[in-house]
Amino acid sequence: MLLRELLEAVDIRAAGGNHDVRLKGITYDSRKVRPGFLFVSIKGFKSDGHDYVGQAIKRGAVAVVMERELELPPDIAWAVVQDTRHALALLSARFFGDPSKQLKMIGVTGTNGKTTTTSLISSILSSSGEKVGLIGTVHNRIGARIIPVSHTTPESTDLQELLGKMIVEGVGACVMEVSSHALALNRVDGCEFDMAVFTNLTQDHLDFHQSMEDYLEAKLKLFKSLNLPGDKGIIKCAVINADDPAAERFAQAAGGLIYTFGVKNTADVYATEINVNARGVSFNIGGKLGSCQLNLHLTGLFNVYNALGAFTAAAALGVPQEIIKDALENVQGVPGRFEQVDAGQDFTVIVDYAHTPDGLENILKTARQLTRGRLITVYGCGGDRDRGKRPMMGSIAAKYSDFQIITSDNPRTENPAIIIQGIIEGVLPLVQKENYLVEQDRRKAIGLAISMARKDDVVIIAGKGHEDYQIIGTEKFPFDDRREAVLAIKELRGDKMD
Ligand SMILES: CC(=O)N[C@H]1[C@@H](OP(=O)(O)OP(=O)(O)OC[C@H]2O[C@@H](n3ccc(=O)[nH]c3=O)[C@H](O)[C@@H]2O)O[C@H](CO)[C@@H](O)[C@@H]1O[C@H](C)C(=O)N[C@@H](C)C(=O)N[C@H](CCC(=O)O)C(=O)O
Ligand SMILES: Nc1ncnc2c1ncn2[C@@H]1O[C@H](COP(=O)(O)OP(=O)(O)OP(=O)(O)O)[C@@H](O)[C@H]1O
Ligand SMILES: N[C@H](CCC[C@H](N)C(=O)O)C(=O)O
Ligand SMILES: [Mg+2]
Repeated sequence: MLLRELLEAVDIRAAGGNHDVRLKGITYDSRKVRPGFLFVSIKGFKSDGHDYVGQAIKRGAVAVVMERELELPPDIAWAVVQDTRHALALLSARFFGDPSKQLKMIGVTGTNGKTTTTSLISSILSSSGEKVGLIGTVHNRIGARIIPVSHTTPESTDLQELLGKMIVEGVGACVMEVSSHALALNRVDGCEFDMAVFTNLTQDHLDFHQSMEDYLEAKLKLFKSLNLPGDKGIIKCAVINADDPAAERFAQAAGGLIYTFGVKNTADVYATEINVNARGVSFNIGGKLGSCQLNLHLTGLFNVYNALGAFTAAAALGVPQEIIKDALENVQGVPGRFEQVDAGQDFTVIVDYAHTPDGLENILKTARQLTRGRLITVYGCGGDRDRGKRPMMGSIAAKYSDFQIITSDNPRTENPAIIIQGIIEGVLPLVQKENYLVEQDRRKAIGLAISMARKDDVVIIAGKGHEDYQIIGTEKFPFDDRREAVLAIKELRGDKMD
């Protein structure tokens, strides 16, 4: 594609050089530049892409888009735009052929439940005969082909390239998690969404967003985008959790049709007769979009919400009810979400990704309902992330657990002892010292919990779910809670046999 054609996608403030140059690619990272590429320089939080323009040119960039005019060699074409993150998204969409305009695009946002809800919607749409693309925290998927990920929502260029591949591989619908970071940092600006799903809004990411209002505003962007005209012939639709206090804000922001779902407040789609058990949860769905009885293999009231969101989305897209029911009932689990670890032990071990106060409260409440013995919780909090979550998670763990082992999550560049101190501030007012212990080493912490557990106890290992690494400093070390739990159980059995 010629630079001239590509630049039609954005408003240009100043420009120079030969715009008839043919582009071979586009990137925001000088290290990924190859000969013939356009480099878009972004002023980031850690560094400034404008400082890497020289390196990009050395690696073969033929054109540069920037926010401030830099002096460049005469053979380099250039353009200045107001906001390079926004421009990057629009340029990337155009470069990869505006793939979101050819796909049924379903975006799911909210603090918790995005991975679970997208996974459920994807299963339903696959069962209805559609080839589905999935984008999210655990992995991206094109049909059955799994692609590893580094972010929940990819940077705009990577996202548009991936959507382009989906088109080539015959995907009809793409279900994606849309994180608040992605919305705030313009990663999805080049996407045309047909449906937006809101799961819930509770405290997280206040290291990044200035306030809860700012966090909410980021999420509203997805719903506001439904007001833009579309040319796919699909009626745009918003699916909103009516039980969340922010529901009305989402409804006000949204364009197109609106369907609400819920358990407590009046909603278009609702659940009754909810029965949570160790193997799952059964309930009836009723309301505007049909009714059915469901036996879900995922447990907890929170998964009733995830299933209601998925049911509403799929029914609004016109998927027949019997297909939705079968598909939801066939889902055996989502990796790292309330995942049971079974190595033949006589107590229950559950690995879960709860890393927010609300997530932790939901799983501990559920586990409490199902525990005949003691509830032992192993958890920590991520470093370089919202510090306000730490004491909140501490008090929640204290409220529901019989015993807590406070450990490291991904400490990143923070001192693990300081993170743990933050958690303990919430624990101390609620429990005696003999009811918790601190073990910074997560492997040892898991081992301790396993060695402590007796018949009928439940051990919850929270925070890292599907993650197969631990980030200490800036390095990633292989680490998987599920594997560690199995090893600890086996080691203990070996000890007993000796
Ligand atoms: C806060 C945040 O999201 N930051 C993202 C942002 O980084 P940044 O703008 O600070 O980038 P930077 O490192 O300052 O660099 C600025 C620019 O210079 C470029 N550069 C830099 C070095 C170099 O040698 N050459 C070069 O060209 C970089 O490519 C970049 O374009 O843009 C980068 C490029 O896309 C992202 O990798 C980075 O994600 C960081 C690593 C991150 O951890 N993000 C997390 C918090 C995140 O996005 N999480 C959400 C999920 C959250 C949830 O829902 O739980 C997600 O969607 O994954
Ligand atoms: N609907 C829900 N409401 C509250 N908590 C939930 C809900 N669904 C899941 N959880 C809890 O939150 C954790 C994360 O769930 P999930 O991965 O589906 O959410 P997510 O929004 O994708 O999270 P992330 O933003 O980190 O990717 C689960 O492991 C569970 O503890
Ligand atoms: N996407 C979330 C994941 C958190 C997972 C948890 N294990 C942690 O490291 O805090 C984040 O980056 O905040
Ligand atoms: Mg997720």
